[in-house]
Amino acid sequence: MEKITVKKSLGLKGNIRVDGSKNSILPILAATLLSDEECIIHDIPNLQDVRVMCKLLEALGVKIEKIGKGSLKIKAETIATCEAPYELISKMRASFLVMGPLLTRCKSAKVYMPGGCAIGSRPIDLHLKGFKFLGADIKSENGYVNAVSEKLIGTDIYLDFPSVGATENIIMAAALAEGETVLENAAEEPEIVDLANFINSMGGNIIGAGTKTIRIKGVKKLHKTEHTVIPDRIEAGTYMVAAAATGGDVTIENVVSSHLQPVIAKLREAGAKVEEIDDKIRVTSDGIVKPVDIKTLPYPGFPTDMQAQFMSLLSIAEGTSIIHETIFENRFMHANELARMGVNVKIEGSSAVLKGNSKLSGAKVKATDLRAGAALIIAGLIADGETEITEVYHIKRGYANIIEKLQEIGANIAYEK
Ligand SMILES: CC(=O)N[C@H]1[C@@H](OP(=O)(O)OP(=O)(O)OC[C@H]2O[C@@H](n3ccc(=O)[nH]c3=O)[C@H](O)[C@@H]2O)O[C@H](CO)[C@@H](O)[C@@H]1O
Ligand SMILES: C=C(OP(=O)(O)O)C(=O)O
Repeated sequence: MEKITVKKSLGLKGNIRVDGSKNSILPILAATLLSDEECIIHDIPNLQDVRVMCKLLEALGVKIEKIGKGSLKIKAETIATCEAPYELISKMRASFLVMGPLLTRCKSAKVYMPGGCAIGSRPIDLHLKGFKFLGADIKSENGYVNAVSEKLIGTDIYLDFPSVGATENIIMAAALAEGETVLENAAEEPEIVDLANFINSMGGNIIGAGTKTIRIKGVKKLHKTEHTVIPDRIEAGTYMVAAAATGGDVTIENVVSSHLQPVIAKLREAGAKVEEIDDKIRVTSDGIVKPVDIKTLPYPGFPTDMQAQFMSLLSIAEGTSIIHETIFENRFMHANELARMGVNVKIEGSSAVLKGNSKLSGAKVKATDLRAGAALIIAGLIADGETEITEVYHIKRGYANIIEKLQEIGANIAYEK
């Protein structure tokens, strides 16, 4: 059985380079459907999710060619089918992001409903509300969402919650619509800005990405482009937490520190020294962790995708920390696994209470989702003995070469098939 084994590895030391952002490349890959011309994209992380999205694009008739390490040439000259198959959509939620581009380019789209996952039910009502406002006729039957529209027409859309995926899907649908769409209460994540920059580099007209109000003026056609994906702030944050938890001295390269302000602030509160040096962040720590309270929020608040990793760190804090999860209703699955390793954690509704001062010991645990897997690796680095993590396919979704990167800075970690 595939597994990752981790042994106690205090004092991680060295440099780690972060790859391009998973949550940027996935919508950007979907956005290549908007043009019949060639898109060259660089710094694409070597991840399972990226492979699934590429397979999905190919199933729709898109030509993809590898043109070097981390670079792809993608051309959606013709779209063979506007139906996104169950087998691929069901593998990854983000594949629903092809709906907006397909609808606007092909006038119709049939995409399998992505359904929930380990962290919550994750409905798509806000995506569909946006498409409806733009003029699409939406029907849900046999597990599929069927959307048809002869012409999408720009309009004002208010999102009840600043959903990242809905913001992205609506931006893409509106990019080729007639007239202007004003999206209010939009998500402000850096990945939204990257997507808007990508579309604008193809001749799109999107302003305000990164703020709550995004204005998308539809254009008739989008042309070829070349784009480099922004660095993955969650991958960076994960290694920063690993450095702090192990009392290490690690410099993370290829980061945009402004994307990481809540993570930097919370690490400093927890007692780590964090230096921002151009496109690098150096984290040093003496291994003494102060208790910290955390509340996950939409960007620029503390990211839910960093919550699990902080749970491992705060388990050894000198006192009680409270983590309040406000984005997903079921994102504490890692708490049970961490408890097997000796973490003193109690879940009370949407909060996790960590007593701190836990004495961690290695155990057999399961990665219940991507960031839960990262949290277990961090816990394994500070636990006595050996930790054995299974269901590692979750980790492969979002961390390229995590074993090699951690080994480079002194971690005793291995992958076994
Ligand atoms: C591929 C990608 O970029 N994934 C990220 C994206 O996921 P994703 O785009 O799925 O996250 P959303 O921002 O859409 O979801 C946030 C909350 O809104 C709810 N919601 C969302 C859409 C909708 O139509 N209706 C609705 O109720 C969700 O159930 C969830 O509770 O943002 C999340 C929140 O930062 C991150 O954790 C994920 O890593
Ligand atoms: C929840 C995540 O991803 P996804 O939205 O792709 O499930 C994540 O990256 O932590």
